[in-house]
Amino acid sequence: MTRTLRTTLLRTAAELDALPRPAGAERAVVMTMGALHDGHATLIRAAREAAGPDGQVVVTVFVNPLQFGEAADLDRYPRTLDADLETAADAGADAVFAPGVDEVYPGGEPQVRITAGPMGERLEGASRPGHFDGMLTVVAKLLHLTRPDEAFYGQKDAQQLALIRRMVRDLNFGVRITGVPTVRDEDGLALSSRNRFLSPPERHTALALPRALFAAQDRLAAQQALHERAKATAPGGDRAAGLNRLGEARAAADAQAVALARPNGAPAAVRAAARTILDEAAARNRVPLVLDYLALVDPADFTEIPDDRESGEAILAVAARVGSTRLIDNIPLTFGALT
Ligand SMILES: Nc1ncnc2c1ncn2[C@@H]1O[C@H](COP(=O)(O)OP(=O)(O)OP(=O)(O)O)[C@@H](O)[C@H]1O
Ligand SMILES: CC(C)(CO)[C@@H](O)C(=O)[O-]
Ligand code: BAL
Repeated sequence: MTRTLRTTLLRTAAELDALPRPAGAERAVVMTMGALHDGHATLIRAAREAAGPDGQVVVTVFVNPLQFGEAADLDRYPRTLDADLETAADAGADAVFAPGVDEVYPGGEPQVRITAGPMGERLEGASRPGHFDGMLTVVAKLLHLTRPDEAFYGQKDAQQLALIRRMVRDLNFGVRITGVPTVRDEDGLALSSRNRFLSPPERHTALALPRALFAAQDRLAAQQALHERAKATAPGGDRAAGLNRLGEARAAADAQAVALARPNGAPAAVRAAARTILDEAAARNRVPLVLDYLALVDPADFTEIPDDRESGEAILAVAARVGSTRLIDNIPLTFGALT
């Protein structure tokens, strides 16, 4: 059966300008580099939901040379426009803007660019110098070209999302930025266009990334539960749980174990839980994992969380090479959630 494509393909800024804006409703934009997967489709569905039936969803597909460091990474980046149009249509996009490089940069590389600032030099910025300046420059251009009311980005690229929020705030872009939680495969691996480069043994190694993040999340939850129990059984503490003597003895032993396990507090324990799994994948796997960074950071500016931090939001972020493929992943964590 032939399927009718409900999505309009726009190749030039002029075609995009000619796209009528929805009357009395909003335009939502999802920016991508193509090779669309279910992570992108989830962003598009979120945009569709937010814009409503009378609103408009525009997906951009553009592999931005400005944000690539290694030429080889740019050259081998997958380009699958026909399939992308179908995925975008199925997820509810009204239009796909897929310009060529000359359309976005008609005068060659732009001389005036956005500078990401200190947050752009940490983690991904340190590993991929210039990446975030290039990313923000094209995001700024695409925001000006598409002029959305709201734009959607994935939390998988957490530092990118934080920088886009920061740029929009610092430079008064007048657009709402919405983050969408990371979509994972059944085995836990975060969906990414670059996953297609992984051989089966490489994929096995890559699974250490989500396993490390979830182990850290479990460690934090266990510590917080023990901390609560220790508080409830402390002399003069909250005894509402009505623990019997055996329970109290166990809680006291647990509390002691926690104190021993976290000489520097919960942040150190969280890092250590993730680190153990990553180190194992580096030492034991047929295809070794080569760790780039593991960092527990403040979501506002991506600075390292100090070891004595007891409460607040954090992001545990990881980047590693598996074979010739570089992967990133992260998980949001809340410290002191139960206290
Ligand atoms: N698994 C995912 N879950 C949620 N959002 C995602 C996921 N993967 C990508 N995105 C988001 O989709 C948008 C476009 O990302 P992009 O086209 O770079 O895809 P990608 O799969 O991250 O590719 P790659 O990792 O190879 O760069 C970004 O906002 C990104 O954060
Ligand atoms: C935001 C973006 C489309 C800019 O090229 C890209 O960095 C991406 O796909 O995440
Ligand atoms: N997904 C973020 C874009 C990049 O890796 O260049």
